[in-house]
Amino acid sequence: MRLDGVSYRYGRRGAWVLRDVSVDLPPGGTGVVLGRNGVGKSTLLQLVAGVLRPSAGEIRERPGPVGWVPERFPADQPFTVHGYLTAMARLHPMTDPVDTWIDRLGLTAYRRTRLGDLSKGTAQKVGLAQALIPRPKLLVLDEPWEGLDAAARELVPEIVEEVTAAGGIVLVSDHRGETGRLPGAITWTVADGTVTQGDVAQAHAVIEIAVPAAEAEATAADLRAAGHDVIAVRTKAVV
Ligand SMILES: Nc1ncnc2c1ncn2[C@@H]1O[C@H](COP(=O)(O)OP(=O)(O)OP(=O)(O)O)[C@@H](O)[C@H]1O
Repeated sequence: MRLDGVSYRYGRRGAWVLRDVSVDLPPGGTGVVLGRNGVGKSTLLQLVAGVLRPSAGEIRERPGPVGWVPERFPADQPFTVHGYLTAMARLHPMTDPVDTWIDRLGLTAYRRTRLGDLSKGTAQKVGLAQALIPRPKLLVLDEPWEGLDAAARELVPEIVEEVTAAGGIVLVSDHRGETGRLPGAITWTVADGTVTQGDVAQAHAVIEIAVPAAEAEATAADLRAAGHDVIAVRTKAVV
């Protein structure tokens, strides 16, 4: 899949959010979109997913079906979890059984719950399920770790691996530095309207350290300032 000179602005007179972006991802590739808040990561993901159309330029060889998980799943819809996912599945010719993903994402207890009554994290899981049921060949995840519980967070790298192993492409945005969990990912760094493509990220090692609880935040800040990815800060000792 290739973005060829893609530019985007909201509205005809809006400021350009992205200008002349040319990047690509091979079949089976994973891309991680990095950048500060508000630089245009979500806009880039929506262009790739086909939710937005470029103001200029083109996206070529976009595989399908596309699974799109927005930053916030819009839960204000009059369906139960099972009813919504079943309706979504009907829109696609080839799908996994709805219950496969309901079970895998830990949604079984919420099958009959209305979307509007779900917590944010549980609604995010429904967002993931609707994107995965059509067996996407392009999976676009906007901040997928946000709001998910520990068990579901562990599932994200597994799902990415499954989609790419089947030759699909995955694009993920990440402002929390969880990238280390996606070995082999290509980086797209967004800044000042441009996107810089990085090489395949080096293999990462994970070092677990224990510090006095009162120093946890300061230590994490120091590590980030030194350019490291802080994956998690746990205040309950599990050592
Ligand atoms: N629907 C919209 N209409 C007008 N401007 C928008 C719209 N959505 C986003 N923008 C603007 O486009 C720019 C990029 O926003 P975008 O949401 O893509 O950034 P982001 O990097 O994903 O930010 P965050 O990390 O906070 O989600 C921002 O200046 C934002 O205000």
